[in-house]
Amino acid sequence: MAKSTKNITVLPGDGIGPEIVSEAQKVLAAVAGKYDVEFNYTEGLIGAVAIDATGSALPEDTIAACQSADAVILGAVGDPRFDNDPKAKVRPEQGLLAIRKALGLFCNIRPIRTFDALLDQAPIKADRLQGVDFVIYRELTGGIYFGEKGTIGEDKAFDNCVYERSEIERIAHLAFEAATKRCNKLTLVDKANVLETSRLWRKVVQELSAQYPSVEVDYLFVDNAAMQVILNPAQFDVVLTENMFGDIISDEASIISGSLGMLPSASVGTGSSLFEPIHGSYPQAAGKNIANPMATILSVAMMLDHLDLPEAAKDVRKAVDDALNSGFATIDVNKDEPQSTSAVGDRIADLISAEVSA
Ligand SMILES: NC(=O)c1ccc[n+]([C@@H]2O[C@H](COP(=O)([O-])OP(=O)(O)OC[C@H]3O[C@@H](n4cnc5c(N)ncnc54)[C@H](O)[C@@H]3O)[C@@H](O)[C@H]2O)c1
Ligand SMILES: CC(C)[C@H](C(=O)O)[C@@H](O)C(=O)O
Ligand SMILES: [Mg+2]
Repeated sequence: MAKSTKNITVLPGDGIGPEIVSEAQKVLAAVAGKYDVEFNYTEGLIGAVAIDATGSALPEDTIAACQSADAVILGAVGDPRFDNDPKAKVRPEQGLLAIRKALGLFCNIRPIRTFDALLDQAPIKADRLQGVDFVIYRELTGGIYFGEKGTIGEDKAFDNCVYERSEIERIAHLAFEAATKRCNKLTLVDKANVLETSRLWRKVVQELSAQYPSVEVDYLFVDNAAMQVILNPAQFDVVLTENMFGDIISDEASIISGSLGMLPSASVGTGSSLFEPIHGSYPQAAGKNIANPMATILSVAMMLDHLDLPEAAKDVRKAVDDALNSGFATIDVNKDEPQSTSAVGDRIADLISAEVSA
């Protein structure tokens, strides 16, 4: 049977981005060796590398390559040259926000789970982590990230937070549907005691809940949610929240999994879907072959599900678990016998090809 071809646009980006993305591609090569699929890659520029090469954080040809792809894999963007220059006119992160907007990626899905091999070394007591498995539905193309912003003179600045009903409804439907396929619980995280936008979120979610009678809905203020994520993470099933709260709560939740280097994400919406780790460009590790590639590899597993290759996705997740269980991991999750980024990628690829036993 002829192999089906998936056209993947790859945006390695900055810092550790190229290193972790090439490990994800190594894993995809193992998948292609085992299943009736081949991956055809187009590489694009985004972030600081794009600014250096073209002056823009998201060149037009990158947008076009993403729009025509079956899926997009992104490493990370960001560079200390820009982080430490508050006056910079063009910033790498603008490229990321712009590609999310250009592809209509209004829903960012960030699964939070534990890994058996990492339970004992987490800063949270292992008994609190038993059975933790939830997913954050983060709104990705609205709110304070995309509202009007500016400066007034030298010493005043503003960022407006705006949400429309339609922006809330479309992600809320996806979150409710996810809850019906999971444990039928949805928690809206907001700041409705202070913010008008949060009160709109609460009103819309309350109204929509009538369409999903099996789903139990509860509401948490974000400050309390930040504590509950650490205190009692097993209470969550689907967490629905706006753009900035989702950004913050998900980095916090990485403590549950063991490292920021373990958390994948999928961004979906009206155009091509995009798969990226939730972490950034970790510039301190760039070029050192020490960053954890598992978040990107697990993002690729989400991509395989999206491409209707669920068995391959399962293989990738199992290979990650097997690598962890045999102590084969980078320094963030294995201080005693750390392996390099590329060695971890090799191991996971070999486990998929079944060239090594777990
Ligand atoms: N999606 C993205 O591209 C994205 C996300 C967050 C931050 N950023 C950008 O990245 C740059 C650095 O930001 P930051 O330091 O706040 O966040 P970061 O996520 O890059 O790193 C924070 C810390 O998390 C750990 N970490 C992150 N990724 C890891 C990995 N793969 N393996 C092991 N440990 C890992 C490290 O301890 C690191 O010091 C900034 O320019 C920022 O704007 C980009
Ligand atoms: C780099 C930044 C724009 C981005 C965000 O805040 O969305 C990042 O933190 C993320 O979580 O993907
Ligand atoms: Mg973030």
